[in-house]
Amino acid sequence: MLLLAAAGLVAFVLLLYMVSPLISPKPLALPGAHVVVTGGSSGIGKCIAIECYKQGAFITLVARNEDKLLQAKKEIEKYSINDKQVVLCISVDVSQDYNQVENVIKQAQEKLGPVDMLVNCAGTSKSGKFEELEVSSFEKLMSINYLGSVYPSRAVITTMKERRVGRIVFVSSQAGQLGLFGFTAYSSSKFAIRGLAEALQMEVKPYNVYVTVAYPPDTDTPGLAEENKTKPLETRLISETTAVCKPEQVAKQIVKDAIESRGLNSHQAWCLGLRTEPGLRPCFIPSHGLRPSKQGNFNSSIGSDGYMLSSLTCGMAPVTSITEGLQQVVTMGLFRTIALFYLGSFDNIIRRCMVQKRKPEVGDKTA
Ligand SMILES: NC(=O)C1=CN([C@@H]2O[C@H](COP(=O)(O)OP(=O)(O)OC[C@H]3O[C@@H](n4cnc5c(N)ncnc54)[C@H](OP(=O)(O)O)[C@@H]3O)[C@@H](O)[C@H]2O)C=CC1
Ligand SMILES: CCCCCCCCCCCCCCCC(=O)[C@@H](N)CO
Repeated sequence: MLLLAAAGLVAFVLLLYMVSPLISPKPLALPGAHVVVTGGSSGIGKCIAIECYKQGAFITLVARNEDKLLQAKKEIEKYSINDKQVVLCISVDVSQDYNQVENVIKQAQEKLGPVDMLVNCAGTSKSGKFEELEVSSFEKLMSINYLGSVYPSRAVITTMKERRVGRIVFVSSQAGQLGLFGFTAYSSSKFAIRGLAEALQMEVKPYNVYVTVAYPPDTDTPGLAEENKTKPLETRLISETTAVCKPEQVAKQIVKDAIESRGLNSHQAWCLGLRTEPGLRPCFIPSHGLRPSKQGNFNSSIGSDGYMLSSLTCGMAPVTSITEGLQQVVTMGLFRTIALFYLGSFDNIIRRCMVQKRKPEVGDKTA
């Protein structure tokens, strides 16, 4: 009986894969949408703004430094696809005063209309051993990375719920899926984002508002260059497990996951005898079965390690499509096995670094 069920499951998974995407799915339309990107003046945030602008969106960039904002605005405007598009710059610290954040969001809504998508990308990092990090670093990372995502989201959510339209994207990190040497302050601030996102998604889903959490690996940005200045050797060696990504590539994936689900495509749906509408993809919604859905993905990851990490750490995260759910069920044991080897290799790196550092001391004593 069990064997039969397993064989059935495998056959079903194979079926889903075999009916390959012959007709590519149409993503939700960004043209004319108002997209607010915090941290939009640099790195991943700037690339997300460019990606949305290229697809016809109106952009509000939020960051502190005005020169960097203006510089980014000029760069983004090069990609306009029509002469109505606007890039608005707002200088504010997203982590300090909620009322201030709410006011600037109001200003942006007055100029460019209600926010259709908010991307919380403002963030910073600081690595170092637990006892060597300043206590203030813990406060700073928590306030920028966590509260800096709470405030803008809190400022847009009511209108999104009223309009029954909206996407909120949170940018966590692979270091928000596993705790790593040197990231006691950073990892915890990025884990916090996931808790926020899961709880919020459960609240706003009935209002047709969808949440996406992105977990990028090391990405080549000014932020990473800054972080590398103080990175402990152990953290650097462990991080090298995954390749450094280009911010353009990371941004593309995040925008794609935020607007378009990885549910069944129209060909797969046709094979199962389901009707589809343009831009709507049938997704498995546990309480409703298979039905058309235009939601994005809750999870956004990049590369094979990103995929494995997300599958392995899915926990009680909402599931977006039947394919995603089945993949998680089937791969969990295998990925945990692979993870055990990674964990062993991380312990080895840390032990080797410790031995290396001890060597001169031993020499001193014998001399
Ligand atoms: N690069 C990487 O390797 C990875 C990055 N991430 C995350 O992605 C996000 C972007 O990273 P990255 O592109 O590297 O960062 P950058 O340092 O290149 O850019 C950070 C952006 O956030 C803005 N910002 C920082 N603090 C505040 C604040 N208090 N209020 C408003 N804006 C602020 C900055 O502008 P200004 O300073 O002018 O305010 C800038 O626009 C971060 O959340 C980061 O943790 C996740 C995984 C990997
Ligand atoms: C099946 C299990 C697979 C396990 C793969 C594990 C890979 C771990 C590598 C972690 C790299 C951490 C990147 C953090 C990037 C970041 O957020 C900062 N650079 C921000 O500046």
